[in-house]
Amino acid sequence: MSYSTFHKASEQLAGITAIDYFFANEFCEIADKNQGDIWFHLLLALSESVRLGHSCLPTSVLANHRFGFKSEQELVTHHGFQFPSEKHLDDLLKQLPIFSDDSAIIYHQHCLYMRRNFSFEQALISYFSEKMSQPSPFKREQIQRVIRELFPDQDNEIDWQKIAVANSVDKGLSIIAGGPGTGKTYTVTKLLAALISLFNEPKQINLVAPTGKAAQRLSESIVNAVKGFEGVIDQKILAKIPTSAQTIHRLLKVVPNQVNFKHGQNQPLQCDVLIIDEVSMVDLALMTRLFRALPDHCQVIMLGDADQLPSVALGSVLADIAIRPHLGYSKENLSYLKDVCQLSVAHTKVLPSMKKQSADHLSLLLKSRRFDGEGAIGKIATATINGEGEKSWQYINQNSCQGSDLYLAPANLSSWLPGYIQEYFLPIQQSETLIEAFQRLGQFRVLCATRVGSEGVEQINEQVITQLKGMQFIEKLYHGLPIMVNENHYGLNLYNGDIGLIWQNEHGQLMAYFESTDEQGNIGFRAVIPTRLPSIEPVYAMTIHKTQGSEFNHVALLLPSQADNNLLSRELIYTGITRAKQQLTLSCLENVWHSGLETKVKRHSNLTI
Ligand SMILES: Nc1ncnc2c1ncn2[C@@H]1O[C@H](COP(=O)(O)OP(=O)(O)OP(=O)(O)O)[C@@H](O)[C@H]1O
Repeated sequence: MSYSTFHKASEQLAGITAIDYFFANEFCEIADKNQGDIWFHLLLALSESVRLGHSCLPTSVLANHRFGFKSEQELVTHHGFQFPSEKHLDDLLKQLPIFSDDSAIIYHQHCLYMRRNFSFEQALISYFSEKMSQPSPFKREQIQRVIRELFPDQDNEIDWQKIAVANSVDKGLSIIAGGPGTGKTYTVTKLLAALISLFNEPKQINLVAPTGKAAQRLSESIVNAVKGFEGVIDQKILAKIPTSAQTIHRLLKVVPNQVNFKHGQNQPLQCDVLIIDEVSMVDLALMTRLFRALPDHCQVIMLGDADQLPSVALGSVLADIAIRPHLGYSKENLSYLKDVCQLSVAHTKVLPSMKKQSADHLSLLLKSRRFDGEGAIGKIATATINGEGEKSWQYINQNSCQGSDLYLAPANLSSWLPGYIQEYFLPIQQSETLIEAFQRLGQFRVLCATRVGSEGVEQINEQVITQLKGMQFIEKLYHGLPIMVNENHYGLNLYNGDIGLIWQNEHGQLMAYFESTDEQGNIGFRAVIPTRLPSIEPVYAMTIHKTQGSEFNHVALLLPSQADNNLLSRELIYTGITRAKQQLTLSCLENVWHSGLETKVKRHSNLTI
């Protein structure tokens, strides 16, 4: 082993933590003495990569790389460790006894894994493959009839929503991916109508999302979509579409103090069709546990935006399986789609096709219904995810106007934040009713990349409270304070990321209220005595990570002032921008914008469909 203490290791290697050092120490004995140094550093790098959310560590990433090297203003602060060639690493790893059944570390397809993550990945690949080989439960003529009923208009342009419904209705597993407002929920509601009219008997359909907020939004969107289809789709079918979504945790049923859920391989769920929304937020372990609990015949439809940030925990399930641009449909699938959608030759030509590789289970929705091609938010979101730094910065500068849909705010927060506090946050506490207060809370949010620092969540929340309540105010809770739950409390059915309001009840007592949706999709409130709450914090500002699955009319996106902040990425900025429905205020320096758009999040994994 190369270093006698963690302190000594951290003097040489930038970015490692004590946990990496102790992990490497624990497993370093496997290697022979001559190769011990390389092995020890491989273990450090593996631990670091898992901390960063990668499922595995490909040796190609480390080969010939100086791991942990850092210099500042041409002065070397950390010398790092030079890894040898890929062949050298491969030879070393092949001779180590790390393939045995009880080994904590695995070497597979030129990648190092921690066993737990390897097992999750392998299990999920096999669940996906089983579902993908499920035969269609319906006859082609039946599907053709239903598609014709649901999509009566013959358009000149290809209708990607129709393709998505036709492509998903006959498959055991399908993924419908698209950016914000591309009609994922609208499409899945039509898909549910198609399935219900195809099934001869009642079926158990479950709707899930990774967070309470995302589940609530899914319920609301399906209720709205169903209302919109009244008079267009048979009322008897519409009445059977479920509108109440729940969290994945709630569906699987949490067992207190255990990592596994009540439902799993031994106690599968009763479920014929499962819709999973906001899949980009679901991590590898949770996705595997969810699939493990599904009965063999269950049809699964996953929805999400693959360009958003990956899950907070390990993996990037959606980005791994929703490859863009589309890899192409197989000949058989193209012929099926042509048949059931009654496509013209011109339409068929537009469909992606591929002789060998096929992504038959994936449908991409490309046209945003929320952001038309001319709107500023849609334009910047597209440019961001394409990494067009210069073009987008020029566009932002030319189109910025205070009060319009796009405003590039000055770096000095005091020149714009107090106005927004007055306009959006003060009225929350002045609201007459709780409903009104929640509506106002949904109008606007400050989104930060970081928690700490002058552009971080903690600082902004403090600034808002000081302006609203005065410098001397020391009460932690007050009437109208928006709060976010920071840890799961299964007994209270509260989850990390849930948002509520502190509100005085009719007896003058301060309570915490959370929105809840009943079986019919109606929104109500449930009250919790503040002393029973798990850890909470004010939520005038929140991190972009935590805001996934939520949207606001107006978002103020606050990026850090340091361009080398390692949280910055185009996925982070894209996720922040697309939380805004109508108005975006951006506070960001030019070099930070460019640096963010140059960095693309890539999580290593071997997950495929
Ligand atoms: N084919 C369509 N015709 C008319 N309106 C549509 C169509 N598709 C979607 N919409 C409308 O566009 C809006 C966005 O659709 P929807 O909520 O389904 O998108 P989404 O992709 O689920 O959005 P989000 O990113 O918020 O999850 C909704 O108001 C919906 O009614």
